[in-house]
Order: sequence, then structure tokens, then C-alpha cells
Amino acid sequence: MAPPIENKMRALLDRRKSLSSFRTLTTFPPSSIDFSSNDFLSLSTSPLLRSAYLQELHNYPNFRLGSTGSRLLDGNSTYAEDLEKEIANFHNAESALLFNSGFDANSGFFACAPQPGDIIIYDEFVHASAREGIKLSRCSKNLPFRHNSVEDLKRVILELKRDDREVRDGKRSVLIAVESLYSMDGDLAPLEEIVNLVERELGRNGLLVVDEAHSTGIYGDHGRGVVCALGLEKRIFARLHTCGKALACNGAAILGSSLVREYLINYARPLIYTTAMSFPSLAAIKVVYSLMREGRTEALRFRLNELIEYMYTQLKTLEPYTEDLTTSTSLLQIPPEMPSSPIFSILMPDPRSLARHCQAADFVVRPIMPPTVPEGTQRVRVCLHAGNTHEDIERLVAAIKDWSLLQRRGVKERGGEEFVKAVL
Ligand SMILES: Cc1ncc(COP(=O)(O)O)c(C=O)c1O
Repeated sequence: MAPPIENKMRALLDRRKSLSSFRTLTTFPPSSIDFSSNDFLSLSTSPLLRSAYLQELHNYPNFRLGSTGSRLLDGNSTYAEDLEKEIANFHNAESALLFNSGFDANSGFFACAPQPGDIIIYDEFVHASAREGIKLSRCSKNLPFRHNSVEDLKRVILELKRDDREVRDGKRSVLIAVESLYSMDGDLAPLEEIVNLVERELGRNGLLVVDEAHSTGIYGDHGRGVVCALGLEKRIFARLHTCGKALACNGAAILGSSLVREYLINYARPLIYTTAMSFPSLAAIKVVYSLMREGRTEALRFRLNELIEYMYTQLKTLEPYTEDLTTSTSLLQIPPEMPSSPIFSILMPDPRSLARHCQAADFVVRPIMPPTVPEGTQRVRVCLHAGNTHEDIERLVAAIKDWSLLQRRGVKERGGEEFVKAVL
């Protein structure tokens, strides 16, 4: 007989299956065309990065490969510290502190930075890693505001000031967590307006924390991020830059004052109680930062911008096919305006069907379902990469059109490569 815990686990998994929210690990053949990953600059397959990386490893033949311990014990190195200085310089920050992942950095930061009784306000769409830290933190309240709504953020702040004397008197800090580019809708935060509001209403007690996970490498001069692009560096308390997306590495850095860095070294548990990043991981980050600093990723950024425009023009050609003729409902919604990022969110009632159709035609495209996104906003999320071609985009849009035609004809999806190939 299975132990009771396994029965409970099985019941939960069965429930997920019945709700169609069961998660599995998937792989795609290498020949598939990537319209899904966060490899926005296509650096993960860049020969330039690969050879620079191998050269960097070669330059340090005597370095131990493993870090062998926590940063606080034997896992530190001058290589890591120099890299942190370089990252801080690049993003125009006083200091940087590396973590093994963005998840560790965000969860570690939010768990320890707010002091007992402080308050955290967060955009309702901030990443799970920030929420994890918020849950662990000693804040007295955590309050969401409507996604990207400066007005709603103002409402939350004003209510707080009305109800909490210590906030009014500036004795309690209020941390505000936002992202510069949101990963599901691909929309940018109105960062300048948020900074102005927070400074006006909370003064020095309002501390903005900006997660630049998705904008690192693709926004701002040389990929320095949105905060740098807007010249807001000095007005932000802390920033997170992750290396696992456009930079094609692993790890993340928190930028802030030297005091914040020292504090995190002392209190951030995901930094203290873990083995530090190994030399090959640090070397990869160092090489990508060198490429960005030297302007060698600029052509990729420009190419990406050109592809965003191209994708949008192509998607617009689908407009005559977006309605289900049998029910007069919408089969899919093309973004009403050209996205300001490589992330295109195509909302629809049944994204799994379209994703399967595109996957059968050799595209990596994924459906995003609740609870990852709010109920009623399920979608196919298409991510563009500098390495995508116009032809890739045309073929993807053709596949979406064919799917729409099938739906309009009320033809049940027959699936399978053969059918899709015949249509294409
Ligand atoms: C906005 C945001 N922050 C943080 C993270 C975590 O970063 P990492 O993948 O390096 O753990 C992610 C990853 O998906 C993210 O999208």
C-alpha cells in the first residue's frame, strides 16, 4: 500500500489533469523554429559568443571549475568580484551582487530587505520569485495594484497614508515592486510616472525595486535596460538583471548601493546557504557583458526591433480571419498596437489547439494558461529572436491563418504533421 503522502500527491496531480493544468517537461526537435524561448538575441546559438566563451575558459587554465562553497566561505573569487564591478559599471549602479538565479535574487531580496513592519506594494503581474520573497518577508502588509496602472498605485499609496500614521510620518518604508518589461503581455511599465508618483507621495521612504529580467540586453543603449534608457538609475532603490534570458547564461545580479550589497551578503539566505556560481558560469556572464559593452550585440538588438515590426505587419494580415463564422465570436485577438517588445501575446479561448497546430508545423510556440495568467486571458505567447528570419515569421503567420480557416470551417483539428504540411 502506498504511503498516505503519495495518495495525497496522486490526488492533487489527478485534479490538475482533470482541470487540464497538469504540467509536464517537454522537448522539441533541434530543427524546430524557436518562437518561444527568452533567447531574444539568439545568443545561445551565437558562434561569436561560443568562441569568446571558449577563449575565456582557455585564458584561465588553472582556475578551479567548481566554486566549491558558498560565497561566504570558499566560493568567492576576485574573478566574481571584478565581474560584479563590471556589471555595476555597465548598468551605472554603485554596486552589484551576483546570485545563482533570478529566482534566488528576487526571493532572497524581498525576504530580507523589508524591515519588520515595512510595507510592500507590487504590480499584480510581478514574477513568482518576487512573490515568494514577499511571502517570506517580515512586512506588515503586502498590497497589489492593478497591472501598470499608475492611478491604482496612487490609490493604494493614498489609502496607506490615510490609514497608517507611520507611513504618513515617514517612519515605515514602503517598497514598490515592478518589472520594466512584463513577460506575459510584453508591455513596458510606465516607469517614469511611477517614479514621479512614489517620490511625490512617499519621499525617501518610497523605495522602488525594478526587475529588468526581460529587458536586460535588449533595451537601452547596448542593452543596459529600461532604467538606464530613462536615466532613472539614481531614483531606483534596487534593480534585478538576470542573465538567463537575452544573455544566454545563468544567474542574476542585484544592483543597488554598497550598503544594500553588504546587507544582502549578510542576510540573503539564497546567497549565504548555497554553493556559489562555478567559474564556467561566471566566465559566460563576463563574456556576454564584454560583448554588450563593446557594442557587439547592437546589430542583434536592431535586427530584433526590425522583426517586431515585421511580425506585427504580418499578424495584421490575419485580421479578416480572426472571427469564428459559426458563432460570431473571436477566434484570436491580434495585439491592438504594435508591441514594444519581442513578446507577442495572442489572446484566444483555446490556445492549446493553436499551439498544437503550430507545433505540428515545427514551430516552438506555447499556450499560456491560467493560473500562469489571469482567468480569461489565456493566450499563445510568441517570442521573437534576432535569429528568426522573415520567412520563419511568414510561415508561422501562415500556420495561424490555416488554423483559423480550419476553425471557421468548423473542421475539427486533425493534427499530425501530414495534414499541416498539406495545408502549408
Ligand atoms: C520577471 C522575472 N524575474 C525573475 C525571474 C527569475 O529569473 P531566473 O530565470 O534567472 O531564475 C524570471 C524568470 O522567468 C522572470 O521572468
